[in-house]
Amino acid sequence: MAEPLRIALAGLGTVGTGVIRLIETNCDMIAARSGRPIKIVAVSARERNRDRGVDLSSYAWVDDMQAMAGRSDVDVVVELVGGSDGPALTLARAALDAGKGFVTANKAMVAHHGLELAELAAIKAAPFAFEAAVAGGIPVVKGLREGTAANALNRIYGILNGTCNYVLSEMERTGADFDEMLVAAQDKGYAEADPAFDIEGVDAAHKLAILAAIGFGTRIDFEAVRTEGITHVRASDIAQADALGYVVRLVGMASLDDDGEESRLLQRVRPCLVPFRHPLAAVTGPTNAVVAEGDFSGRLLFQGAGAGDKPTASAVVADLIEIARGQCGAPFSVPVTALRQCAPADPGQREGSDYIRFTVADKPGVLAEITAAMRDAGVSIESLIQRGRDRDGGAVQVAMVTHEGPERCVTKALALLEGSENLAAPPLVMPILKD
Ligand SMILES: NC(=O)c1ccc[n+]([C@@H]2O[C@H](COP(=O)([O-])OP(=O)(O)OC[C@H]3O[C@@H](n4cnc5c(N)ncnc54)[C@H](O)[C@@H]3O)[C@@H](O)[C@H]2O)c1
Ligand SMILES: N[C@@H](CCO)C(=O)O
Ligand code: NA
Repeated sequence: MAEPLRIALAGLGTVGTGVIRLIETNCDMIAARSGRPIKIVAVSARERNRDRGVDLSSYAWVDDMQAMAGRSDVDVVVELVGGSDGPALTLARAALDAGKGFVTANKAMVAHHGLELAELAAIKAAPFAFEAAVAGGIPVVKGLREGTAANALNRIYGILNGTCNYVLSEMERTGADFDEMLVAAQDKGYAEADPAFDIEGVDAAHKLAILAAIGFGTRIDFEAVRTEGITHVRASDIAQADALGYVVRLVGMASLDDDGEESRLLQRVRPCLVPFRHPLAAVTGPTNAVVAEGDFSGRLLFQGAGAGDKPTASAVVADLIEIARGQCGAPFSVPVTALRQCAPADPGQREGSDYIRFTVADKPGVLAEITAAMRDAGVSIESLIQRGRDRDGGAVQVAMVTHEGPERCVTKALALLEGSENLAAPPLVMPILKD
């Protein structure tokens, strides 16, 4: 059998220990499929003597993980530390600069610096792969890059954060509050080191920016992702959505709008109402799902575990197998220098229906004020429900669903209501996902 692919592993937390367990458990099968063994030679993390439930005695311990990039006995550096900048980025640059392969699960770093790293990898002819960075164990990077390579895609969207999906679907199942369910998601190891990245939608935005680049052949533009998290979603919104035939999911969506002259890219992450009949409505717990619509393939659904040690390790080792086979090509669907720069699209042009929840003072004239703002902004109301007094000190909750129309009209209506003394809290708008 050929010489082993020798790897150095930086970071021995949830994913790092998962990778060790997977390589040890399936070593013979991996060697047979790769045509050569995959051998861990060196490991590094913050604390050497911590009990991680894996035996590290056959690997060299490296105190300063940056030293991995310079080791002559290492072919590929695997970074499972995290953080968009800092030591992870220093290691990525050093490893690629030294001509070594580089594999990472770090979507924050790829979203911010993926283009720079891909350019460096191309110059050095070094493999660079990040399947685990998007939707954990789901092979969606490979699926879009290779499986849909012959298609023009018009939309890519999905559930990209396991923590948020767990929190929302558990709120739906139990009727419990947001805070309680977030603690449960953290306990299960789904959340990022800083859970604000999950619940504010930033983690999903990182993944969406990467997916859009792969699917559309555009340059990664994380800064242009319009991002809204789930912290304002109440148990009462979920109950209201249920009564109307929807579930609430945090959806990341990217689409290419073409006005005939130029293409513009719309990238958004926000809580949406998903019709019961839509496949994303059945996605519960930490599961992720990505829908890609190709002009020849039609609608494709990729679904599976988006977080957790085993599924994420599965994606990391799949990248290593690709490298061991000598098949790791460019990380995007086109060479990095051929990715197109696309200006952001105007979200106001979106045509659709929205769920809008107001928290208002319980007194005469309030509904008249809201509906007048809708009329003046050109928003047509399909249904409106007022429920009894809410938790907000005597305020009531008014939820409405609008008829399809341009989003800029809803934005204008809310601007007309801004500062109204009748509003006890900022309104929450959630778009209704179209089939
Ligand atoms: N946990 C998941 O389900 C999951 C899924 C997909 C992607 N990821 C990504 O994988 C990466 C790792 O995530 P995790 O959940 O395993 O994290 P973790 O916090 O469990 O582990 C991080 C590891 O890195 C080490 N580390 C951190 N800072 C370091 C430093 N400055 N120097 C040396 N070592 C350092 C820690 O000691 C620890 O061993 C992150 O980029 C994360 O976004 C995680
Ligand atoms: N914190 C992430 C881990 C996987 O990227 C999630 O909840 O989906
Ligand atoms: Na993946």
